[in-house]
Amino acid sequence: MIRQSLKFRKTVIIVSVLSLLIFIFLILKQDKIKNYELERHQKIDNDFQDVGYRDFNHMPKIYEVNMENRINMDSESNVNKDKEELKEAKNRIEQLEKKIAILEGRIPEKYPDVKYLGYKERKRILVTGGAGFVGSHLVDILMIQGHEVIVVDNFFTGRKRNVEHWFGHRHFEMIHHDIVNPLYVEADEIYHLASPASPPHYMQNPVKTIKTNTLGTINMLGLARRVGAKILIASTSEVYGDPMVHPQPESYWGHVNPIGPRACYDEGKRVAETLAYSYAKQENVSVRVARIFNTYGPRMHVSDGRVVSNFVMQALQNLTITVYGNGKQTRSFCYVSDLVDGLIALMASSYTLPVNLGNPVEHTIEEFAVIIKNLVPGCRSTVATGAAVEDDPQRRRPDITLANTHLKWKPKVSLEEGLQRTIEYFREELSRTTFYNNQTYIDVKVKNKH
Ligand SMILES: O=c1ccn([C@@H]2O[C@H](COP(=O)(O)OP(=O)(O)O[C@H]3OC[C@@H](O)[C@H](O)[C@H]3O)[C@@H](O)[C@H]2O)c(=O)[nH]1
Repeated sequence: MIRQSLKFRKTVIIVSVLSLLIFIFLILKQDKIKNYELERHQKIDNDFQDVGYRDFNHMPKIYEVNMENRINMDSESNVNKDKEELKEAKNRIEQLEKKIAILEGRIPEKYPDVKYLGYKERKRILVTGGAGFVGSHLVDILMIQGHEVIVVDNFFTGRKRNVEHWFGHRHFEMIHHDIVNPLYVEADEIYHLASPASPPHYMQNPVKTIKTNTLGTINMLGLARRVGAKILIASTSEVYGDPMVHPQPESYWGHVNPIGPRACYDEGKRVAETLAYSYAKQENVSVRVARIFNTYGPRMHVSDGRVVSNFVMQALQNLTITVYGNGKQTRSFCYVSDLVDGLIALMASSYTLPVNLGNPVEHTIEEFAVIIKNLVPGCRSTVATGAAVEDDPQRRRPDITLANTHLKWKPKVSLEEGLQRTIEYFREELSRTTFYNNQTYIDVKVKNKH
């Protein structure tokens, strides 16, 4: 009996101890689950922050769920839910990315259309002075033809604005460089146009003008020799000086004052031609020489200083049209698109001697002032004559027989049509900005001792 009572007591004690152990075990387990849940949610929060979800409007719902409720949820189903919501967030991001791509595709093409040329036809073409008046029009045509174009300019007279519509195009490259220093690029063709061309500009710094046309030309001819490129030198009708032969054929040697105010340009260009044919003879460089006559058109600077921009700006503002000298001197004006066609035709031709490019329709400067005045509706300007310009050529008209024969080239744009386009351009320029500090062309002329 006593034995049985002892056995019963022992059993009760063992059961009680076991129950106590189970109770303690259950409490500990509950704590562990709580800690695990807290850690897991902390980790999810961090992950969201890592992928930049802080400001994301459609924050996955798990972020908003009350912590306490979560703790009571079954941990395995929570993990699955988290995975699903992450997946949903990824899907949303993908959808947003697709929408952005569609919106980007809707932005209109910002470049003019360019032709597609195959690898063999496409050339890499360097244009020195490519941000200038003539250079930028040439760049437009070469780009539209599908070539790769490298513009080099020191922005002395050139402007980024003239070529900014090509910025970022994969065929276009722009180098801010002064060609008086050597340049190392690869090119198949070089159009060497860099030089100030307006008399007040080239006279402003005559030493620089000579350096550009001599050292700059040597550098470009050297580059052409190194890379085996064909090079076109932009020469000028000024190589004929104040001509004794009229109209001027390429065979005429000219009549230039070597120490006069225009000599830096006239003689600079004459040396450039001499250099071209010396490199052709001695180094076998393939050269073309264009003798460019008076050219006009949009993108001339309002303060360019040449006769077209001066007269048009004066007529548009009802200012006196200033004729230098008695106005009996003559010029022949070529619209810029015709000139560019001529330059491209010359580069493509096999003719290697100098070629005149200009419009043979000749007018006195006095007549020209009246033509412009009459093309600006309601113009109240008067035409005044003034002091003559030193060494101003008295007659100029190109003989374009060679261009016609070898390039099949002649100008297409009439003076009236070209001037109307130019007047429209200057009208827009005037409306864009007040002419800086109300400075007039006469001020520019006086400042530059033209
Ligand atoms: O306001 C003006 C400006 C110019 N002129 C006259 O108009 C004529 C043309 O003068 P521009 O300055 O336009 O040009 P120029 O013919 O003297 O020189 C030009 O020649 C050919 C190109 O190669 C060059 O771009 C440039 O040197 C000159 O007789 C000049 O004296 C005016 O009567 N009034």
